[in-house]
Amino acid sequence: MSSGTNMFAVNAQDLLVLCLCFVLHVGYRYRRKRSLPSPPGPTRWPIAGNAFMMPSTYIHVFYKNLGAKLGSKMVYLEVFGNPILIVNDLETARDLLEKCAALYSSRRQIRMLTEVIGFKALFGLMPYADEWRIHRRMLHQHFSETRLLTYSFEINSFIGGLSSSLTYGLPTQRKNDPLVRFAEQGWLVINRSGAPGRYLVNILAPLKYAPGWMPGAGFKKEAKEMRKKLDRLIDEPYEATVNAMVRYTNSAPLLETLPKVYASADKDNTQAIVCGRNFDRHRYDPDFDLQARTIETTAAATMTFILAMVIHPEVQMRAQQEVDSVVGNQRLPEFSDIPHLPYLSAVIKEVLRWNPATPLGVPHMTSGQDVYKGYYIPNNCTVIANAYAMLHDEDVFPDPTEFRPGRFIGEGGHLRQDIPDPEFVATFGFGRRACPGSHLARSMLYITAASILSLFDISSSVDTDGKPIKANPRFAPSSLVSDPLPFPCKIIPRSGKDVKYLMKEYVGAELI
Ligand code: HEM
Repeated sequence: MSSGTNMFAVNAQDLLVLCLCFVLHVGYRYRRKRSLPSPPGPTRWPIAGNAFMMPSTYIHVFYKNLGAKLGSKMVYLEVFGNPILIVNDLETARDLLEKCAALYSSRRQIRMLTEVIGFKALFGLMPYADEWRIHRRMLHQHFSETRLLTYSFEINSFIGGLSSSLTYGLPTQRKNDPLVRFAEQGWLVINRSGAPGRYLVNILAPLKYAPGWMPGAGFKKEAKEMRKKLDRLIDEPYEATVNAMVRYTNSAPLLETLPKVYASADKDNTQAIVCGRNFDRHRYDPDFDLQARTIETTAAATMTFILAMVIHPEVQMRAQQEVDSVVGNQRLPEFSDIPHLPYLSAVIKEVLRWNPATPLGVPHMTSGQDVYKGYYIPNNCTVIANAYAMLHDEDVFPDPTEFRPGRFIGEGGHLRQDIPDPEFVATFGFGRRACPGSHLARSMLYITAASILSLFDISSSVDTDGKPIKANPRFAPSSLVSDPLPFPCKIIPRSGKDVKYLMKEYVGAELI
């Protein structure tokens, strides 16, 4: 009896200490929070915070203007209790996302996608933990600068497909390829499930428990449809790839290296070690993630290049002259030509700056609280590096909405070293989550642009009276990727070039 009382006394003491700790902890957090201000931000409503002021289109422009209005490069917002920090300048982005990477490298989960649809397989959205680290190491090996040369065949076939499609408006074989279709459609589902303001469940967690029949829970039915679509889209190319691996045992695509990696990451997945193929495809599909990214982002940058050439024939002519002087008429551009093409380099930098393919990057999330320049930054805070604002900073890039490659050229025609270079800054993100495909993307962009300039003339379409139709630069209003909206243009093989021969000989594409 007495020992029972003692035990109770001990437990009560423990409980008291625990309560005290909790109160102190909460008190400390609140004290710290109260004593340190949040970064500047607009006035917040109770509960909803800043939810009602968020636009659904051109949100990167809104964030940039909001920062200018508040006179701050950092903007702090809250949406239904979720903290969001917008970073509009390079210095802050580097201080937080690079120098304090251990704290700023996680990702917020899209609840509609991961918890309602049940799709947790996207590498780019994985939390900052061991599983992400293992994949990241593997991606680095696969897409390192030194391995780029081994991709020249794939890049050539990409140029072949693009060029014949551009010239003849024909759907190329790749366009009907189930793998490409899969990546495009899957990306649409993800874009939709994460679109700001589209699904309330992304903001209000308890909604995920709402029964499907409840008014307002229509998103559950949608989620079922989306899941079915994703399952089908994953199964088809997965099976095709596994079959191909079985047939061509010499090939070593990225998929093949995964089972072993999983085995070391996940003890339950031991089946993967044994048969080497039968791994759980719904955990992570690298092919999907990478294809979707490659297609969407690189295509946006390539189309921005073509748009710029339509609007600025003088830039096109100068770049063509440079490419011709280095490459000549008898072959197509190669990787080794790139260092000898400084004007083309300025054009590519301006393409990436003028319309950053992912204007808001992919948001990071803090995995602990922090204090920066006297401001309190909470745990689980979404941190958005606004690449658009950084690359449209009037102090660094005057008249930022103008397409002017000359801004990157200094005295003696050399590339300037004194301004941020969009090939290496902001465009591909920051810190440990920065884009692992940036070397590949830049190389593809260079070779594609040089090849198009070498083979084709790009100009405005003409109306029935033969007058040029002006192409207006307009970009997708509400998507993660800033695609140029359709614009009229004419692309014809250049006179004085044996385009058929060059395409066949160097790209392996048969032009009819
Ligand atoms: C012009 C083309 C591209 C642009 C502008 C671009 C941009 C970006 C950006 C801004 C991020 C987020 C970085 C951050 O969180 O700080 C990212 C992540 C990522 N990109 Fe790219 N990207 C491009 C092409 C590619 C290509 C070709 C691949 C595949 C080979 C790729 C694979 C990825 C992956 C896997 C991630 C997620 C990384 C992680 O979360 O750890 N990207 N990209």
